[in-house]
Amino acid sequence: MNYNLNQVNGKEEKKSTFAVLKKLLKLISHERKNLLLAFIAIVINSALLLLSPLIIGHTIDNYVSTKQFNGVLLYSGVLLAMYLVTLVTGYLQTKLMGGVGQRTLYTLRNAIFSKLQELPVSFFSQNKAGDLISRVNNDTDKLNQFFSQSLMQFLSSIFTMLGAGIFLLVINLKLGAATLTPALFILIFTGLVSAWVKKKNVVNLKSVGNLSAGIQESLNNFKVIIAFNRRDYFRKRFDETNKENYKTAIGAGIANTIFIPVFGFFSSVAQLIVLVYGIHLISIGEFTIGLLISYLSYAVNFYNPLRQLAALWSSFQVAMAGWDRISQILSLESNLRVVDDVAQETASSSLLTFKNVHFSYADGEEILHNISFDLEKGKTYALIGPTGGGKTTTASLMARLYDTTKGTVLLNGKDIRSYTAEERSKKIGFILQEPFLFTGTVKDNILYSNIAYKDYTNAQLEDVIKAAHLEGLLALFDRGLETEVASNSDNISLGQKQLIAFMRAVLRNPELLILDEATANIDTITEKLLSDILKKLPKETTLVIIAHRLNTIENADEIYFVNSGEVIKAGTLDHAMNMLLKGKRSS
Ligand SMILES: Nc1ncnc2c1ncn2[C@@H]1O[C@H](COP(=O)(O)OP(=O)(O)OP(=O)(O)O)[C@@H](O)[C@H]1O
Repeated sequence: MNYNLNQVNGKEEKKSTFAVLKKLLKLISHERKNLLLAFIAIVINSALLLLSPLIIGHTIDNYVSTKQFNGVLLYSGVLLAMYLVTLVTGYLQTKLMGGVGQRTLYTLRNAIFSKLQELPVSFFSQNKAGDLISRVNNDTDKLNQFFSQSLMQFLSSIFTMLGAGIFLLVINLKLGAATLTPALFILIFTGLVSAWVKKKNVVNLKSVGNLSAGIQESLNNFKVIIAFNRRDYFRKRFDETNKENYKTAIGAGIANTIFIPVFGFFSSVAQLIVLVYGIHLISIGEFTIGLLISYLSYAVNFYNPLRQLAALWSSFQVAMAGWDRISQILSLESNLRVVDDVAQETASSSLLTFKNVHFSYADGEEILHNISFDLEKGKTYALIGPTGGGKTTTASLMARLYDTTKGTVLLNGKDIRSYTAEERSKKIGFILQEPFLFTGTVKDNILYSNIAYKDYTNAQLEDVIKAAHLEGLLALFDRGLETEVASNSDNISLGQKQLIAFMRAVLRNPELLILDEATANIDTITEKLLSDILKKLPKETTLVIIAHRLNTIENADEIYFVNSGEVIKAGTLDHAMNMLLKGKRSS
């Protein structure tokens, strides 16, 4: 399955603005109460704003022209009270929607993060971490900005506009129609350029993702960069990505602001129409000065929100572009779905079986061709072979990090795909070539995902560690269980990381324990310690050891030689050594 988000993007079908808006609103549908309150605040706000020109016109025609200043004072007081109410409703609107925006941001980030946790290994090998981080951090924030700042302004502008439009038409149909005509041009213009604006924003967000991926790559590899003195190379690469981002940001900036002058121009034209046509109507006695002043206010009340809508429309386009990138992740399904298998777990001596397995990575050549073998319970197997021969790939299929392209892997006689991830991880322990530790203590790390000992005190846990014969390894850490480790730091060595990963896997007491070069960075004395621990594992535990150093596999019951897409029995250790030295295949 193709998990490359940048390729998926190219093939994505076009969605209408309305469909996207509907989806966006669905996201905040659980905020109904707050949305309703904010909506009421908007309606009150807009209604008061719309009433005020009418009151001003009425005051001018009935009290100013007849010099009845009591009336002027009274209506001024009414207007002041109305303005104070709009102050409160405006504040409420901002407060409520700010909360909605932040909660949406929180929910979305959680949803994406959980989705990322569900996705298979192939997703991560096909996408850059920096780009994913940018989607979780940056793109979700674009949506937050839209919800917290723009959505209610958007609605409020539309209400005010609609109300003002109705007043314009009701007061004088002909003048109203003339005033609203420029709005038609604005509508046509917006319809024409919206898709282009969104595209510019998508390209920009993508380049922000690339920038973030570039930074992440250089930070992760800073030692290699310094050791090889390749700062210039990374600086150049960063400069190119940064330049690209700069160009796309300028493009998006132009696209996002293009509405503003166009909207401004048409709203000025509308005001001109009101003035010229209104004065003409006054001159023929069909209109009053008070009405013209109210009319101008309504025209302003119609076109000002429209001008705001121009800015809000860009914010909406940016949010839609962000949403596109977010929903790409949310709509992905793990290809490691649990399938039905009616077969029962069998009590046979086989723990794991490869049945005519073929495998290739996404868009790659076939790495394993028609592989069949059987791993028996309680036996130790070694996988040897030249670099790039396919050992890690074979082990990854045993732990279902990937699914086969063809053929089946059976665990206890049942399709390995029919076990849930939880069941599978209980049965299989995998110590990877590059163990990953979380920031915390040794204890946190060895208890990772091991609920059985979750609430154990240090003393209880030390007893469990002793029972598993791991106390010798724990003693290698200065502060024992409380030794601090950091995921990305050098406060412990690679060998020590492997030891922690080893303890983590052994304590889970798996039926199948896979060690992929798990002792490559460990001194010979500690390696002997590990080998003694492995000998004391429960006798039903099946061990698969991948190692380049042949002394680590001398106790294996069976040695498999993995090369050129084949997995074949290598016979004795001497024979295996010969095969490895000659790099040739044997039967
Ligand atoms: N994630 C991946 N995507 C695409 N190809 C991959 C991936 N991982 C490994 N390969 C390719 O699969 C082949 C087998 O790699 P694998 O890691 O299984 O070999 P190995 O025998 O474990 O090597 P080593 O001894 O160096 O660990 C190699 O040609 C490698 O380039």
